[in-house]
Amino acid sequence: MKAKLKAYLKQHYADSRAHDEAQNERAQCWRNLHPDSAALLALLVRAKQARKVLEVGTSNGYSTLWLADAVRDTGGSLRTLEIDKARKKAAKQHLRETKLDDYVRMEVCDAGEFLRAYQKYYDVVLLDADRSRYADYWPDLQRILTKPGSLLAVDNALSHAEEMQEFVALVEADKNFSSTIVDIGAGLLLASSI
Ligand SMILES: C[S@@+](CC[C@H](N)C(=O)[O-])C[C@H]1O[C@@H](n2cnc3c(N)ncnc32)[C@H](O)[C@@H]1O
Repeated sequence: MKAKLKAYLKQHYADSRAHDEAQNERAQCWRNLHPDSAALLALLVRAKQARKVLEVGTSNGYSTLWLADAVRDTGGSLRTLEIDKARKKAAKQHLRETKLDDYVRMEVCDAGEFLRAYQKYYDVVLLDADRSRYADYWPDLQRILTKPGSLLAVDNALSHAEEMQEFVALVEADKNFSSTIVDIGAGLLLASSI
């Protein structure tokens, strides 16, 4: 990663943290992925040479920037889903400022509806949105990640272990996936199709 982008990401994360700490309502927070988790994901995208990457939960685009930089290197592209139009706008601004917007297709939509309708595949999917819906997403994720070696990453596996319990159990019970929870940031569930 170029030093200029590294510095931009550092400032982006610091600004978001300051913003979040000043909010009374959780829904107003940006809730960015931890930098260590974002760095690991970007590394995995590069290691896999993943070309088709999907992010569920754009917020103000912190993880989006990391993933966009990685797909620029692999010759791929990133699609990112966000239910809140204003958040997409904030993320778009960051993508423009870092000249990463050419690598990203942004959509304002409900992730559940998108996943249900999507009939192709992704190499890597990051889930970082509404945890209460993840178990419902699983049948669609199984189909979308059907190619062997496809990777699913889900944030908050440790910070919100109870909320994630049902979803983690579904993934762990699936013989077509190999999974582990990595103690990094808020805890990343990683699952790879076999
Ligand atoms: C934890 S934040 C994502 C943080 C982002 N990945 C980052 O690192 O900057 C979760 C985001 O998911 C969005 N979201 C929640 N439910 C959603 C849904 N059903 N479909 C799409 N986006 C959703 C929220 O509006 C919020 O911006």
